[in-house]
Amino acid sequence: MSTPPRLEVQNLTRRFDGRSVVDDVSFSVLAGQVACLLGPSGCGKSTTLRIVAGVDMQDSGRISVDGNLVCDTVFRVPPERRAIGLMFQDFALFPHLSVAENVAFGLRGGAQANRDRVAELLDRVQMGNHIDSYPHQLSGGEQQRVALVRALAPRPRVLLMDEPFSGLDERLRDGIRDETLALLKEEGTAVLLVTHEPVEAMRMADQILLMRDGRIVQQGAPYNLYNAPADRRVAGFFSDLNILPGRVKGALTRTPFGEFLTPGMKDGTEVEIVIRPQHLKIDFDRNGQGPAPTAENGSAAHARVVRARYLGRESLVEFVTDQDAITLSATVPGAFLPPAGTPMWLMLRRDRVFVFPKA
Ligand SMILES: Nc1ncnc2c1ncn2[C@@H]1O[C@H](COP(=O)(O)OP(=O)(O)OP(=O)(O)O)[C@@H](O)[C@H]1O
Repeated sequence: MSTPPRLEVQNLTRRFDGRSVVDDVSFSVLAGQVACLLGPSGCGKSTTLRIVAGVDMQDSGRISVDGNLVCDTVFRVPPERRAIGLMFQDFALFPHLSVAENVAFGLRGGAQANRDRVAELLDRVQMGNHIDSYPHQLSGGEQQRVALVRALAPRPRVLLMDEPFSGLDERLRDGIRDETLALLKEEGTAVLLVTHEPVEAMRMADQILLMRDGRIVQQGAPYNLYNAPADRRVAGFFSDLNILPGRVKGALTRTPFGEFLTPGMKDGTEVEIVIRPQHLKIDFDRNGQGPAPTAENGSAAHARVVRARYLGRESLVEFVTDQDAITLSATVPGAFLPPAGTPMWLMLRRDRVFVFPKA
């Protein structure tokens, strides 16, 4: 028999005032995996997390840990007996307890074993020399590390994290995220992390659960969501987009960049042909001549520069096409700042184009 997932959530629904803020949500997380509930503010991420933690109750659906029922609408294991650890945004440490006492707080077991566990974890996050410090003597990043090891100390089967890095200085975040991830992987805990930041989810997650209006609209590895988004809004959640509007005729949609296949879509369907700014190619105009069409890039469209801005690592150049006057942005590595009005040719990487019915 195959091992059940560490955390399994089935058909979870939660209504407030008749409105489903969590709507038939199902997913599972394996031991040692990090799953990120990702979505805009108010989409139901925290409510989902609170139900898994046991501090809120669902209207329907069930939650299991290692194949054992933790709660449905009749049966309910109390929060403290779920072997589920919590690390929330304002990871409040107990101000009157030392670092070691904070980390040992949730530990049962023998005094020596507890001391060993506390020391091992604090060493692991380079906080061994702060063992007798008090929270007010620590920086934000140091407090965050103590909060993390406090949550991990009792070896929870599942760790729930709600925007755990949001209070930290931007420059500290990447390092602390990577450190946290390494420790979580070592401990083999299943992690459910809530975030509204796509970059954080891409960096941390084995699996992203993308939520919108209480539902999971797409779940999978970061690579799959980025490269095979379910709809235009999923694609747009991860980066800026260029959109070419069009209408299907004979399974094709005509654009200034030639025709795109739109199989299975009825004549007259309005579509959006979507491409990220980094997948737009630029070529110079040679007396009105542009590059020849290729299978990789299709036909080139003539356009003029509207404005160009230098962003440090790259430049962002905005164009408007001659045909249909479509505004498009391209990112170009380094400094590329052609003056407004410069004629140029644009091409789209055909393998990077998504075609969606108009939302
Ligand atoms: N106790 C409650 N009573 C009524 N409505 C609630 C309650 N808790 C949450 N909601 C509503 O449910 C919706 C989802 O809230 P939730 O906190 O789960 O969203 P979220 O995705 O975590 O957003 P954020 O990132 O802003 O925390 C929101 O519209 C919120 O106002």
